[in-house]
Amino acid sequence: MDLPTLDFSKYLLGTPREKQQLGEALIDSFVKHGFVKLINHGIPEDIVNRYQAATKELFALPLEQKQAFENEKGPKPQRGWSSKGAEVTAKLRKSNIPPGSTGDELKDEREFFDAGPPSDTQFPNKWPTSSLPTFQPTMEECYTCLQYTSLHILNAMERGLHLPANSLTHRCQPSASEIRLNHYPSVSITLLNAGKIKRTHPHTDFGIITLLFQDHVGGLELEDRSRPGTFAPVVPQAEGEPSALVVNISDTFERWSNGVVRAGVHRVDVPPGMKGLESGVCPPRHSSVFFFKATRETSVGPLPEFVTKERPAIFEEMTALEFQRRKTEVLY
Ligand SMILES: O=C(O)CCC(=O)C(=O)O
Ligand SMILES: [Fe+2]
Repeated sequence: MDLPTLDFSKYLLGTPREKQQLGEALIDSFVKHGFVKLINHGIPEDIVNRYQAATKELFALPLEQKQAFENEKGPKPQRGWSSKGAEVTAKLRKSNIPPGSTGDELKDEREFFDAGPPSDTQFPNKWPTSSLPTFQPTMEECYTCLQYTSLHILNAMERGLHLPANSLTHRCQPSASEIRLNHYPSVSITLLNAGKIKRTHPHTDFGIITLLFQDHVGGLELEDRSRPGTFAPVVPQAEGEPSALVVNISDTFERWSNGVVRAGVHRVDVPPGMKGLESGVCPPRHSSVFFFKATRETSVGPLPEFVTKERPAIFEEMTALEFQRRKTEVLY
């Protein structure tokens, strides 16, 4: 399976015709795979490098320092650090759970960190202020940049779907997007092959689209829609190559489009070079993610443009915040 790589500068800097072509190619890849890779994505390399470097620095802090900004579990947007096993991603998909099991034994071998909008007073962020004073300003800068790029991508999707300009982006302000940083510690292949513990079990994300930078280790895999239940690697960039932004469709867009553009199912497994080995140790891996979300009070029910007599609404109406609450509740 070949995941398309598109040159996003054709949208950002292109003629009206190039913008239209890029928008259509984007939707084509999303409909076929739920995923796309973008080069020349418009996020300065310096920001990408600092986003990834800050991710590593954060998880290298001693345990007691991370506990000082730990997420409080509950049906609400996550804020701060979550330890290994704090949430059970596997529970997001019924097909992950063996018959007769609650799914509680299906752990993810990762720790992560979440932050929402810089000015969020409803769900305030938790920062490693004393242990890493430069972290908060770096993340806030990355947040602004990633939100801006996400709005451009959604504008390109509007074109690709022949929807009026800003008909989707106006549902994203004020912002409720979230930064998610992941650290996968080194882990034995035997443990991962045994089946219960994975780096991340198969799931879809909750927002509109997800933007992701992975390091050079690799291991992110997307479901191959031509062979459901099988997965293909999203190969990382080689060291020294300019960054590629991985973008996937998430649950909110699947709901808005009434199932026309489905969310990309993905997981994190052993790195591509280690597939098929029976023993050995996977090196640590980091990823720096952005969940681009709808504004909290907007609906995540199907948009009128996607509901017809032949295709009645297949999802119920609810606010984006209620949807997030329901999804987060499942994780604990
Ligand atoms: O680390 C990755 O490549 C994927 C992470 C992921 O799927 C997530 O954080 O939702
Ligand atoms: Fe994900």
